[in-house]
Amino acid sequence: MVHPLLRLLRYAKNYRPQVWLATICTILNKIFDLAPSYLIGVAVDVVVQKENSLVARLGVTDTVGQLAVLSLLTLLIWSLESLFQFFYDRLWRNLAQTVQHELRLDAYSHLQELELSYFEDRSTGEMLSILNDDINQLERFLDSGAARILHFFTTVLVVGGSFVAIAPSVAWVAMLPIPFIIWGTMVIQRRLAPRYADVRAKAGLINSRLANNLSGIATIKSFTAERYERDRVLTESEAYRRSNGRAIALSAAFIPLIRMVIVVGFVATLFFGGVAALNNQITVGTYGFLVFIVQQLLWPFASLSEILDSYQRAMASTRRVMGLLDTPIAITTGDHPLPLNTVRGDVHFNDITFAYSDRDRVLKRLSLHIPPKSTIGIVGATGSGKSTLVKLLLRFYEIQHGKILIDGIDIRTLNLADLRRCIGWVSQDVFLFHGTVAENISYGSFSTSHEEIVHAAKLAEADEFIRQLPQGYDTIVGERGQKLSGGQRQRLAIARAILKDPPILILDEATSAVDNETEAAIQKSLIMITQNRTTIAIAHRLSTIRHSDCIYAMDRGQVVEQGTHEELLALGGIYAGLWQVQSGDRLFNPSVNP
Ligand SMILES: Nc1ncnc2c1ncn2[C@@H]1O[C@H](COP(=O)(O)OP(=O)(O)OP(=O)(O)O)[C@@H](O)[C@H]1O
Repeated sequence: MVHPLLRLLRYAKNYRPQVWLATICTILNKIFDLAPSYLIGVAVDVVVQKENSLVARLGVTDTVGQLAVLSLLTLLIWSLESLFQFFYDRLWRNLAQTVQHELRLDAYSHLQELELSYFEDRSTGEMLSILNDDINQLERFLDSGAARILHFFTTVLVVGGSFVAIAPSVAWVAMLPIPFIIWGTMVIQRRLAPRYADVRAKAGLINSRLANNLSGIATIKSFTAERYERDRVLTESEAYRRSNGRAIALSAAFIPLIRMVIVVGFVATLFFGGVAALNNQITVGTYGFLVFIVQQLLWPFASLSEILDSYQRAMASTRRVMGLLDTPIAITTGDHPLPLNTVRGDVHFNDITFAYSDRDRVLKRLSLHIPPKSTIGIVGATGSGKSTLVKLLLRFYEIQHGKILIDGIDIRTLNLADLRRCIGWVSQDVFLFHGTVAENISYGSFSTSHEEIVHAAKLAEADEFIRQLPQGYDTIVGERGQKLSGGQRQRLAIARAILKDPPILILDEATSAVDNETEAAIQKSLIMITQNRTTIAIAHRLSTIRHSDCIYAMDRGQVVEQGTHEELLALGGIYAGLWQVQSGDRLFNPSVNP
């Protein structure tokens, strides 16, 4: 198993020169950041040692001249520090953007390829949290985390190294607290990790509650359940607050505790360094420098916990994103092409059996043959498996037994995109995208002209109502099309399928929400539309499928009757019973015109 950090770095593999450049700039920035402390030591040395100072030994004997050299050097170093800060900051932040961009795109592309049951087993909130929260977490870490880690090691190596080089006798006291700080950090980290995990879990719960409530706002209002929902949000928000409180209690105590350990190192350096200076083992300048710099050595350890914290959280996020990327694609494409213009539209369900995962069988050894360009109707009790049947044709799920053939070819061997391209599916629950009416009609047929869109809308009996909308075809339909009525949404979906012009058309309760008059008008158009293609129409309202070439009545996953309208009436079975009930309706509702 490859470490998540390494997998993450693969996303930056095309940017290796930038990574190296950013690393070098970060290290140089830290070195220049530390340098002024050394210059202070050298300045004290100039004032105390005068002509015998370190700078004097380099050739500048005049003390004022020495100070001038030091001042110029400080200016230069300060400028270089700022310059490298600009470089590394820009480089790391751009790299963070690149990595998050590519990772998000990969994760989303992979997610789109996964089978429908993957989405049914998970909440939208859960998947969004991977695509958004986790990838943002990584972005934050890469933004500043890499630089912080490099700064930490540069400081420890440079300052620790110079301590040992300049005053080996005092170095050990300055470094005394380091093992304790590392040990303390590890202990606190271990205790903090589960508290942070709990915070994230609580945040997830409140997120899914809020998302759920926002989409169900009309139901909340109709049941006047506002107070009830407010209390539920309050409970979950309170749990989130308490969980965060537990994490804060520990993490807030950490820095003061580390400070106390650091002060031991500082005091020890002050004392033992002073003694060494008094005994002339080190110079006054060195002593001043050591006291000054000991904090620079020890302070980064205080932020070690923060660095580790953000590193661990970033790795947890990486694991989640990689987990998504590693999810195998269950429904893979076949390699048999199916060019759109060659499809005859012969559909054959051959002895198929299907069950949703962990459920009883929905379809049982069902066989059904639809000749090219014919129109069939499917009726049956709710839950009898009608929608499931057409979803199997689209290969949304894999059948457990039998075969589905299009023009004699097993759909499992067909190129998946070709297969879906040749089927127009008007589903039971229409989904419209946030956008204009025209955009929704041309969805999937992206390069169609406005005239073609209008023509499709006319055939779907949608043109008239669209023209009455405030901005006509440019009216925004709202999220999921919520600014339109159910019947209007259905007509846009029919127009969308007409525009796609597929050899096989599936109408699953496509006109269930429109009134009888509109339905009759759509039926007239449909006679024309379905002429040159294979059509599968599922309906509860029998008038919709009455004129089909063949009607199939389904019951508990099996076809129990088949024939034309007249044949089925003569049979006197389920269909005839349903027809009787619905035409009986006519006696009470004269507007029904089957
Ligand atoms: N995604 C799913 N996961 C698990 N079970 C499902 C799923 N979709 C449908 N089912 C179950 O499969 C059975 C058949 O559902 P299907 O939607 O095919 O029925 P239908 O005949 O189209 O019904 P309706 O007339 O109400 O639309 C039902 O018992 C339903 O509960």
